[in-house]
Amino acid sequence: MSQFKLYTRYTRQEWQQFQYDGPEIAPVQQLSDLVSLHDRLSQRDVREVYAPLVHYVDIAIRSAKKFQDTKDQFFTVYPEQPVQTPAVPFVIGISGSVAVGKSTTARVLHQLLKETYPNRKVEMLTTDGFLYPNAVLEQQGLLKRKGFPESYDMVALVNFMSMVKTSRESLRYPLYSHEIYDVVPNEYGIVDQPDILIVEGINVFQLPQNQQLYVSDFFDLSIYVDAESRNIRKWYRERFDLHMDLAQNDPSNYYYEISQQPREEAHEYADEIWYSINLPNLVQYIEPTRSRADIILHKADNHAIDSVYVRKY
Ligand SMILES: Nc1ncnc2c1ncn2[C@@H]1O[C@H](COP(=O)(O)OP(=O)(O)O)[C@@H](O)[C@H]1O
Ligand SMILES: CC(C)(COP(=O)(O)O)[C@@H](O)C(=O)NCCC(=O)O
Repeated sequence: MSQFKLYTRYTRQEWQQFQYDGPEIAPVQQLSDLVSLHDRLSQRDVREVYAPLVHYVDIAIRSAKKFQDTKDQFFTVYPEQPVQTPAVPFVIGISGSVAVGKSTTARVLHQLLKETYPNRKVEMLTTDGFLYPNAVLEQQGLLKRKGFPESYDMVALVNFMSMVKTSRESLRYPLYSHEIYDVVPNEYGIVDQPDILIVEGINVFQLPQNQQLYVSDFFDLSIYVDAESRNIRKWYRERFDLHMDLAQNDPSNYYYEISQQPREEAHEYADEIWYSINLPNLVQYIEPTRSRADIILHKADNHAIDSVYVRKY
């Protein structure tokens, strides 16, 4: 594919040997706790793929800091009044299809960065909370377009990202719950001046029309999680199963009703949503943003990352 000409592709074997002569990566012993949180994530993935990725993030952070210091020196006219731009969060954007594993990737990276650099404050959020609430989507005939660009309040998201970079205060952002399949009323997450912020969402590399700023303008590093759509469909269905297991005895859960049906029917329903909503969204709006990423993590059918693309230019 021609867009891949912009990237150097590393096989997993090549990628795993990259080590940076800097702070130590968290010892494997500690990582095993992390892996048990995400039972099917292989310890090998953490060691072979995420450890070099954490080092790469560290290089990017140090380079950004050096560039800022050099710019400050450049703009200093009176040495007794040195320009000192305040430190701002280093923002990592993660995108990819619904159910490709963005939030799992974000959680693992979050945990590893926290453990490896205990002096850095690392936070993460998902942009799902910036979806319009179901009531609004319904009113506008957009319920079947959930996840498409028009279903997000992109202005609010861009304003929020701008505040992340410019404000010196803690900021709140809206939360989404898969259990109620809606934005959670009156509940918020907090971003409290982190050193590193991971922002994960299907829409974060998109360029909405009629806006002067894009979400990705605020990213210092961007990662796209990629996989063949037939695999993602399978993972979507598996996650659907998990949602149904959780909902089985909970009538307040969005998936309760479908969880009472035979699994075959539920799978048909999941497939219908996949083919009518999430796959078209992937093909039309998400995948075309892939080449904006600095790094593409490609996953094979068992979730293992088999190659890593790093943007050259
Ligand atoms: N590395 C992984 N190993 C095993 N399962 C994974 C991995 N990454 C994601 N999954 C599973 O795949 C499904 C989709 O992942 P999730 O992180 O929820 O995707 P997204 O945030 O992109 O929608 C979930 O059921 C999750 O448990
Ligand atoms: C809320 C979402 C757009 C978020 O994407 P995700 O975090 O799952 O990648 C998605 O989970 C979703 O609900 N899509 C609409 C179609 C569906 O019910 O799957």
